[in-house]
Amino acid sequence: MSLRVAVVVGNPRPLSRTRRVAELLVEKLLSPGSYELEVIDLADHVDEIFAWPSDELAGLNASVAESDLVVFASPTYKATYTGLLKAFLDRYPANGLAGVTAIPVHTGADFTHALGPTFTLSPLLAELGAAVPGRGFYLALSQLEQLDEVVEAAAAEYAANLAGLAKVSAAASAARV
Ligand SMILES: Cc1cc2nc3c(=O)[nH]c(=O)nc-3n(C[C@H](O)[C@H](O)[C@H](O)COP(=O)(O)O)c2cc1C
Repeated sequence: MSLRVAVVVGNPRPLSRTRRVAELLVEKLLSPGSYELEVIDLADHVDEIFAWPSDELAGLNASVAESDLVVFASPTYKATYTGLLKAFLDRYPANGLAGVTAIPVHTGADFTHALGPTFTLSPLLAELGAAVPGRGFYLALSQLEQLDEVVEAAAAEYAANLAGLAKVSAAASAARV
């Protein structure tokens, strides 16, 4: 069965470098053909982001919640993720991302806010019930020239973390038979 994967990009500018980084992380982490990818560029949905109710946003929220793996990516704005991404995540009820494995990704001008995805976005994803397999991934714009190597290293780290979790998961499932 194919893995259901989503990339959610919280950049008010469409087709951003942040989006490319998130898509590349998925490409590096998973083997081709093993997954179906949906990319949600929230820049395409700003008109509806504060509309309530909104069938458009409800559909996006549901689709993300039904995914197996989601990369949530944002440029760093004022030391944290964007208000656009927060507005999207605020639309979930408690535990709205239960069952989702979530990877937080920030890009930023330099390394000043490198802990941002780990210290700001990761706790929000955990609060929504998602499982976050390790530290958040941060890419400073100065690393764009080494994008391939940097993202490859991050993907290798997530793959190792996920393999460790899979062992624990198998044992925990066996205990419940
Ligand atoms: C409103 C605003 C606030 C920003 N605040 C920060 C910041 O606090 N720290 C930082 O490293 N970069 C900051 N930046 C720079 C962006 O994070 C950086 O340019 C981003 O990685 C660009 O991503 P993009 O090319 O996908 O738009 C800010 C940019 C904007 C427009």
